[in-house]
Amino acid sequence: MTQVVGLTGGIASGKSTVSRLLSQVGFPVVDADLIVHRLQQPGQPGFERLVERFGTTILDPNGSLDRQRLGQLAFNDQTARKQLNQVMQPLIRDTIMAQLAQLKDTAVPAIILDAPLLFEQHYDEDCDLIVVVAVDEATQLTRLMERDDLSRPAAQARIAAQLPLAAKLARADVVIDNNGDYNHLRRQVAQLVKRLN
Ligand SMILES: CC(C)(COP(=O)(O)OP(=O)(O)OC[C@H]1O[C@@H](n2cnc3c(N)ncnc32)[C@H](O)[C@@H]1O)[C@@H](O)C(=O)NCCC(=O)NCCS
Ligand SMILES: Nc1ncnc2c1ncn2[C@@H]1O[C@H](COP(=O)(O)OP(=O)(O)OP(=O)(O)O)[C@@H](O)[C@H]1O
Repeated sequence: MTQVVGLTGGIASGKSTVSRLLSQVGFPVVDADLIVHRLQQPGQPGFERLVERFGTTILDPNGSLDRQRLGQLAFNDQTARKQLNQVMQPLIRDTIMAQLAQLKDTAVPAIILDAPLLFEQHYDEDCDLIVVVAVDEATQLTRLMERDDLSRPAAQARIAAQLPLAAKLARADVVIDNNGDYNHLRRQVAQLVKRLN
């Protein structure tokens, strides 16, 4: 039977890095962030519904979604974030479920579901194994500020918009510690691969 492996963790914890390593050894990945980005392209349903809800101020001069602007709104105002989730989550859920169903028809031992809001949006209920990538808050903050070129308060606001790491760890079957270097991470992913095969 194909296992669905939920992969989650805080923002900039290293989920994409882990899912890339798993994809390289052949596991198919359902990537929630990628699904979101596709749904938010002009003409796609996410784009249309976001403009209906938030107006054209969330668009850039080319008429594309201004992700930075929407991010500023959503990560600094709980009501705006709720509205964003209300608009996007049903579309994200449908796409995730369709991709999982399609992949379950293939003979792979495991599918990776890489979803930052795995617990918040209850995708864990559809998973057979939960993997949480963990980093200390100081490391998370540094990596997030560097990767997304964010100020400290902006990065802190993004971290605060998610379930605390302790709550995620309490519900994990496997914890990957990503406080070390890439080799440390790769060794742990290799252990996980052994378990999944
Ligand atoms: C707010 C948006 C426009 C910011 O875009 P941006 O390109 O800056 O970030 P990106 O989409 O790459 O997301 C980066 C990370 O932010 C965090 N994040 C994204 N959305 C949310 C949210 N609604 N609540 C908490 N954290 C979130 C995640 O850790 C994610 O990996 C975008 O993230 C968005 O539309 N989010 C809503 C969709 C959603 O719920 N995504 C999670 C799927 S499980
Ligand atoms: N072990 C590591 N050592 C140093 N940098 C790392 C390590 N693991 C990940 N990074 C870096 O930290 C940043 C965050 O990693 P990544 O993008 O994989 O996180 P994520 O959990 O997928 O983030 P998001 O929630 O935003 O999707 C990236 O710039 C990545 O290159």
